[in-house]
Amino acid sequence: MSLEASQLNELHWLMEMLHNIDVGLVVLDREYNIQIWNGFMENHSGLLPREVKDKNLFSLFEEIPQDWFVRKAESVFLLKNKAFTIWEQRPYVFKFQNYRPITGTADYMYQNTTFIPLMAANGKVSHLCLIVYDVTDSAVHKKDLEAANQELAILSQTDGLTKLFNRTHWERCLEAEFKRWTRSHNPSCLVMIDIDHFKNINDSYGHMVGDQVIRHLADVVRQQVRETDVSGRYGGEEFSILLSDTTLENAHIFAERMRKTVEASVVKYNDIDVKYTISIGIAQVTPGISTYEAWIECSDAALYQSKEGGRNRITLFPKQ
Ligand SMILES: Nc1nc2c(ncn2[C@@H]2O[C@H](COP(=O)(O)OP(=O)(O)OP(=O)(O)O)[C@@H](O)[C@H]2O)c(=O)[nH]1
Repeated sequence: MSLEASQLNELHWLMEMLHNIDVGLVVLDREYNIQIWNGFMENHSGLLPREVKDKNLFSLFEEIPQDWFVRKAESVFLLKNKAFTIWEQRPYVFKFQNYRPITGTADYMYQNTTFIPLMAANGKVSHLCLIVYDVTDSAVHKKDLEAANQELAILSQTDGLTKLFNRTHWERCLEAEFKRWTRSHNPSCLVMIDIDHFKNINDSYGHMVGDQVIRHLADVVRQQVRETDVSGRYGGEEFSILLSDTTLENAHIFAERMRKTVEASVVKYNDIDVKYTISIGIAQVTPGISTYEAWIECSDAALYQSKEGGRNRITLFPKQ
């Protein structure tokens, strides 16, 4: 075999390999007309190389935002530098269906694309090569991981029984609110709620019924609070609500509505009907309170007075 023939062979093999490689290869001329279109592009677009040859990229693929693409490509032509676009910035350049069985959750193929300047013999960049990588697997896994992390973050802040904030997260919110208050001094109130004689409910009807009562109170709290209020399950049958930008007088109105709602409710569990009441302590933060823990102590003390005073009542701090 002559040298020329073997070189031709190598060239032929190279072309064959490029045609069959598992990444997309596209060559565009200065007018964005397609010159080369390999097997990957053919398989995913359903268009043969001869069908796209000399056709304008933007008329064939209307989903490609022309302004964006041209801006990127022109800098490659002019500066003779490579450019990239990754799926996090733009999920894909070519809107190809995703056929992968493992990552079947994605409708379209996620792509990373590299723009490479192709220099002619005269040193001018007259053509541009696009290399399109299918990154659907890693994109879907990354998105799944992010969603799982987000779910975990929510779970770590939430009480399982009531779906209100758990104590740790609620206290973190309270600490932030206390810091905010030290700057703004807007009125802010802390409401502590405890179910009366809850032990009796557990002892008389069992823990399942007790849990149902706790869930009921959580629902009442959810119905009554505003979006900006922060409610949590502070302990077993103790709930805490932070009412920011709320005066003691308004917090009292809010708590009284809640107390009455509970008093009028019947919790049903199978054929058991349970009535219950709640005691409430409310503390408005004042300059005498130097830490958020001290604020909790004030509302706890007010709650204790409601218990001592006969239950099913509200005590305010400072006294009115
Ligand atoms: N069912 C159920 N019971 C709980 C849960 N957490 C705490 N408890 C119970 O709540 C009861 C609280 O009782 P106490 O602190 O003695 O208070 P109480 O009976 O509510 O009486 P007062 O608060 O003084 O009105 C205890 O029996 C705990 O076992 C829970 O998640 N589910």
